[in-house]
Amino acid sequence: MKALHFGAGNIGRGFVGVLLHEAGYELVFADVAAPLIDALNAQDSYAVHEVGFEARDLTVTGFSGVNSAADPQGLLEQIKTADVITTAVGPTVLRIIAPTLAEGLRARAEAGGSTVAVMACENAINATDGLAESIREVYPEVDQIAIFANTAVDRIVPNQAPGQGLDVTVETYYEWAVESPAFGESGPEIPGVTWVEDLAPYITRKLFTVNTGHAATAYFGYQAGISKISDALEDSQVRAKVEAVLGETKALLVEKFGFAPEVQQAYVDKILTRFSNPHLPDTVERVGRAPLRKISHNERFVGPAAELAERGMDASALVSAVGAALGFDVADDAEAQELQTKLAASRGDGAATELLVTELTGVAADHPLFPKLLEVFTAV
Ligand SMILES: NC(=O)c1ccc[n+]([C@@H]2O[C@H](COP(=O)([O-])OP(=O)(O)OC[C@H]3O[C@@H](n4cnc5c(N)ncnc54)[C@H](O)[C@@H]3O)[C@@H](O)[C@H]2O)c1
Ligand SMILES: O=P(O)(O)OC[C@@H](O)[C@@H](O)[C@H](O)[C@H](O)CO
Repeated sequence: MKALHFGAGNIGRGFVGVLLHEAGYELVFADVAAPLIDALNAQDSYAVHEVGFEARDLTVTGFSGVNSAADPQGLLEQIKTADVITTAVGPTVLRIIAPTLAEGLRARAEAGGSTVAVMACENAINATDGLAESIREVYPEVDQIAIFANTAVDRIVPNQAPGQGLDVTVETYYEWAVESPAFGESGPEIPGVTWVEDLAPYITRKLFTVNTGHAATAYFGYQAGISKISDALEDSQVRAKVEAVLGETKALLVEKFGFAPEVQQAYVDKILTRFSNPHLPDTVERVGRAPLRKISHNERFVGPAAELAERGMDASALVSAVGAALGFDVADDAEAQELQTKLAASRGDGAATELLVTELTGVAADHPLFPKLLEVFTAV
């Protein structure tokens, strides 16, 4: 059995690759980073170091790499012959890999190949559906050869220290939930996967708790001049702001999905403990990366805040987190720089600021959340 995984980065090597390896798959990583692909083809194994409670050291073997930028033909062959295709490239990159996947899946169908499972493992609601839509734009008949299933992946994998090679440091906790109905009785056998009938409550709860809380910690921590995530939560003021944000998403999740309040609170408490793991070298810069994506519609702040506002419920802590995100000015983060340029261009111009709120958050001027967002955009 062979798994083709796009994105040999933190979560690719440190989580999805691990579970696929443990399930008995030969792994082929596709990536555009040539040094990474060279290392994957030069080495027989890499280590996954867990840090935290009941940590283990694991070894991943049986892998190779294909350079998806430099070797399109090699990649096509892998798409034709893989038993499972997964991605962890970032939600905005899915559109970029879709045409190649379309071409490979068309070639697979024409060669009489069997259907293949395609699962996007990204931090976004219905990421696989989005990928499938992009593939259908190029190859409308793709559903005859591919089964698409949405997933939610949860494991904190920080950026790795320079000089660590392919080895990855990860937290012990993990969850990979996959929506099962698309597969009927014959889904891929991956023992580490939790199969669920309806992914919506899982991915929404994960994104609006883990990722909302994480991003809030990053932006409030950055604002306080703190660089490590676990240190940010040691700061009582940052912690209070993060807890307020998670109190608001808890209220929404309880209302919308009927989670028991004490169950959601236990989930929140566990997550704050995970963020506070002092052995995890995670930074506000990684967790806050790509702020334009993070303040966009349906994402971890504006998604729950808009729904709360529509229900007449409080979203002021979430809006403050958006305000903190607007101050995220990290020099080597392209989205942070684009955000700063846009803010500078509209500063002092009320009409331009109103347009910018809608452009960046997708919230229209007549939405109940709009006035609060306008306040934080005007204040920067
Ligand atoms: N790191 C985590 O803790 C974590 C946890 C859960 C989910 N995720 C999600 O997983 C995805 C990846 O995150 P990450 O932390 O591993 O990021 P990362 O930057 O470490 O890895 C992404 C990899 O994708 C590669 N890539 C970029 N463009 C590509 C392309 N066109 N074709 C093939 N490969 C390409 C990059 O070279 C990189 O190696 C994101 O959606 C993220 O939200 C991350
Ligand atoms: O990957 P992003 O940029 O969407 O979010 C940054 C972190 O919050 C994220 O990578 C978490 O570590 C992960 O989602 C934990 O499961």
